[in-house]
Amino acid sequence: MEVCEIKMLPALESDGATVHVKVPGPILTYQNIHYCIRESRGLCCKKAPERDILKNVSGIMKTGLNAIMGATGSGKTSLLDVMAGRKDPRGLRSGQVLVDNKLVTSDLRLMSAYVVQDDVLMGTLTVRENLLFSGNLRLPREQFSSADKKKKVESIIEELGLEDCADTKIGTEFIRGVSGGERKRCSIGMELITSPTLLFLDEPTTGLDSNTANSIIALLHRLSRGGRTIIFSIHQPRYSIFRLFDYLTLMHKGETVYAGPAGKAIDYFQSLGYERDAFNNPADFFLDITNGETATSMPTEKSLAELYRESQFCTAVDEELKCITGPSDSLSEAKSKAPSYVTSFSYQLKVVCWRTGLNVVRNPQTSYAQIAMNILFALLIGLVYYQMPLTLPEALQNRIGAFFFLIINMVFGNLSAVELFINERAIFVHENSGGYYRTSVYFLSKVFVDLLPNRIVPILIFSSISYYMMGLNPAFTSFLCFALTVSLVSLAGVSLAFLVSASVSTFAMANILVVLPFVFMMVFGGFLVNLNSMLNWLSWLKWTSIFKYGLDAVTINEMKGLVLYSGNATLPGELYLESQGIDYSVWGFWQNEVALLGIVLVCMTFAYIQLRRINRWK
Ligand SMILES: Nc1ncnc2c1ncn2[C@@H]1O[C@H](COP(=O)(O)OP(=O)(O)OP(=O)(O)O)[C@@H](O)[C@H]1O
Repeated sequence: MEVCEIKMLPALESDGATVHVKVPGPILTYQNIHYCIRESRGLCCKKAPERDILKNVSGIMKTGLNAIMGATGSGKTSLLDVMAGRKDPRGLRSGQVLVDNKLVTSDLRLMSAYVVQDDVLMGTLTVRENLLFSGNLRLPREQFSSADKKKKVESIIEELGLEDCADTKIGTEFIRGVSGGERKRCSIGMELITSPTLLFLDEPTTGLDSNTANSIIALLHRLSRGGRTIIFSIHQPRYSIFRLFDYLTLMHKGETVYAGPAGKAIDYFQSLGYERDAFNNPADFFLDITNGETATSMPTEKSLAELYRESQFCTAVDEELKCITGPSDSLSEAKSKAPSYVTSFSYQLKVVCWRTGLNVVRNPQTSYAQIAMNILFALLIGLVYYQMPLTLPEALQNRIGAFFFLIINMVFGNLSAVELFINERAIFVHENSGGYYRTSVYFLSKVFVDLLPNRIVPILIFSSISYYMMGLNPAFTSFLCFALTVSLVSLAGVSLAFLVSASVSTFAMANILVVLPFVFMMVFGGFLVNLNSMLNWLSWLKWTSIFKYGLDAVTINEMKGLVLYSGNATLPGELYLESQGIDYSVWGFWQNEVALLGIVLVCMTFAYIQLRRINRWK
């Protein structure tokens, strides 16, 4: 193919208007993009046919504001995602995306940024802390000292007009935070930290009132004048927003029906015979045309997409695209998307642990509620089983009942842990695929800063209150063994819940998936049914039961060496253990702890694998 140079001109120069930029931003071109999806129709149905989402679309995005508009379902977001390399490459049947005439590689990706539609910010952190988090992880430490990063954050706060809310928390469902517009500006700031020259935004004004939407687009307009190519999808902008657009791509059913200077779009459609009411908003006018709600005075058999292909605008795009050569193996290149990191593993771990810690401390419903619930439950169990006697039959019945009761609480008390990851799923996917940190860093910070302290500290408080209230074996080592066992039981429950939360994306599904194994384990725990009397082919299930290991360990810890009284007769606790087939040797006790630790490690390993397997494509 003949090679000729692409004109590095700002978008409107050919239009007579001038975009005053000293250094133009990158030029993004996409050629013959054909994208399909295959919708799943359930397990029993045959393979669903493919549906075309983008039908051989081509275009050029230049310095300035490049808006993609169209009715809902027209393919705006899909086009944006294909350009940004965020759409699953398996659906790409043909076409390539080039930036400044080069294939999009990980280096090129570093100069671009993507602002997702639903703001993915840590709600418990302030605007400044969120921006600093992004800066710490995405600016190379060799080039930026801590002071430089702080300076950069301050300049972004100033550039985006966030000074007044810089120290306000973003907000969660429990904390009232910044406004929608400030949230959106903070999301944009998170991406601007790397000074990207190519910025993608998915519907940046959705959910905002018209004045806030106006200020966001005015901000993007200002940023584009600093030499940036800004590409975004947008729904029905008002006129004052529309007139800031430099370049417009109008989509309809996966095809382009107009691509050219935004200022010329009205004239183009009027030249096709569509009459515009003087007070009609241009965006509404275009949508009325594509939806067939405005009739043309020049009826034709041709579709809007065909008319566009015959227009001078399409010819101009084709002419420019002819000058572009790109390697033919763009598809395979696109598939090998490997995020690159600018900071080391240990530094990422430090920064992510800092954020996780702040989030835990500022999230009272997780940390304080856990402690309060455990104190309350310890008092309850302590009062119900207060200073258990050594006389039979209460001595035995109460002890075994108390142990079963507390093990149930330790396991089911962790049902809330399914929220652990589901709540942060969108943030993790965005940050991990955006090159903030490695999956292992997120996983380790979650385990060591959130999961372990949040479960261990309340359990230690629980054990100290309930153990002595119940009047169990007063030896301190026995107390330690008891605390260790209930901690491990709790951790095993929480790891299973974490595994489930890393595997599914909805609470409803997670709740079902976590309750089922818990109930099964409870049945095979040894309290509700005598495990020795069970059918052989079923009895192996007891080896998977957190309840069995927990119950056996606390029972051995208490009954070994205990003397019970029945009238004048005495009964050693070991006799009860033998009758239940519980091995009360030293190893017999510790094998339960080892098994619980094994369950924790296996669940954690699978949870990590699931985190790595999460689909990052849109
Ligand atoms: N991953 C996917 N799985 C299933 N369908 C998809 C997928 N991606 C896109 N689609 C379908 O492709 C069509 C275009 O979707 P897209 O999100 O690009 O439209 P849109 O113009 O951005 O719409 P909206 O304004 O409503 O967001 C829709 O019918 C959508 O359901």
